[in-house]
Amino acid sequence: MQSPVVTQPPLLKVTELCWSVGNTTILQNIAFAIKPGQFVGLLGPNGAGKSSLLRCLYRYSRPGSGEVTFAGQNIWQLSADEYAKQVSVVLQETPSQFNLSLYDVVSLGLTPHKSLFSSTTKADKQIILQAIEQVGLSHHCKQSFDSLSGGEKQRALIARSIVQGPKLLIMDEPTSHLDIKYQIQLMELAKSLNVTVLASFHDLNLAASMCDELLVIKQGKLVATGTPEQVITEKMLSDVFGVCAEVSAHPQSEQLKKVIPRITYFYGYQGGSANAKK
Ligand SMILES: Nc1ncnc2c1ncn2[C@@H]1O[C@H](COP(=O)(O)OP(=O)(O)OP(=O)(O)O)[C@@H](O)[C@H]1O
Repeated sequence: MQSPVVTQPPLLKVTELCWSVGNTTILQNIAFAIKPGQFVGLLGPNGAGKSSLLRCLYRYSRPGSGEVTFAGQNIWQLSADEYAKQVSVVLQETPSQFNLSLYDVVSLGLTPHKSLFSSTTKADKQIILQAIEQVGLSHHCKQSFDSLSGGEKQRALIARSIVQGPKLLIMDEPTSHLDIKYQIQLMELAKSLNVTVLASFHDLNLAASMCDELLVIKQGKLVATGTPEQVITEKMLSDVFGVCAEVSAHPQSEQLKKVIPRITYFYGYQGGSANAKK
């Protein structure tokens, strides 16, 4: 007997989301769903609306219309603490942490789980130190957060997310200030956490190699969704990003048993026509 196909309910579902500032529409009818365990990349040119969309998902901005549900519940019906226990956010710009040490910043991940006057237990300390070790920053524990390098700061924020123990990790261009080694390391670290991840990227090759699914937005509209192989095409790169490029298979595709698109950009072509190089 054939077993029935069980479709996994989405962890995050966005339905017909619109968001405007005054009379200007920034996001238009955005709809997608993310299943538990997926690593999803959000792509789009400058000003396309990536940060605006992510802000609607981590409850910083309230959509003008449409709905965002997390595990079936409208996110605006959950308390801020309830949502923070389940969804963690890492942003590209880190506001000053007013001389808090790295340890203190990572310990803030416990805040949604604690009542106002409860103190940090031995078990909590263990969790914090373990997370700091996991991101390779044990020897910086007492250093002030503000004095860490950009890459160390981003890793510290991932440690804070580990402590928070979210089901969903939202990252808005977390690698934008990092050198290539740290970019790869940070994304591999996020992947190793086994939580659902939604991250915006500017490096399309990095997104293609890390993500299970990609979402592409252009001028506030979702214009492509699917696996990297489905989404990263010469036509999409030309239509959405205005660049001329060739897409081939990454040499590790065979070894990793999945097609990882690899983009080679061509220079000196205005308008990004996919045929310009031919
Ligand atoms: N609070 C706001 N007030 C006015 N305009 C805004 C506001 N927030 C976003 N915008 C506009 O919305 C558009 C999308 O911005 P957003 O920051 O979401 O884009 P993005 O895709 O993240 O861009 P980038 O890749 O450059 O970071 C931009 O034109 C921006 O100027």
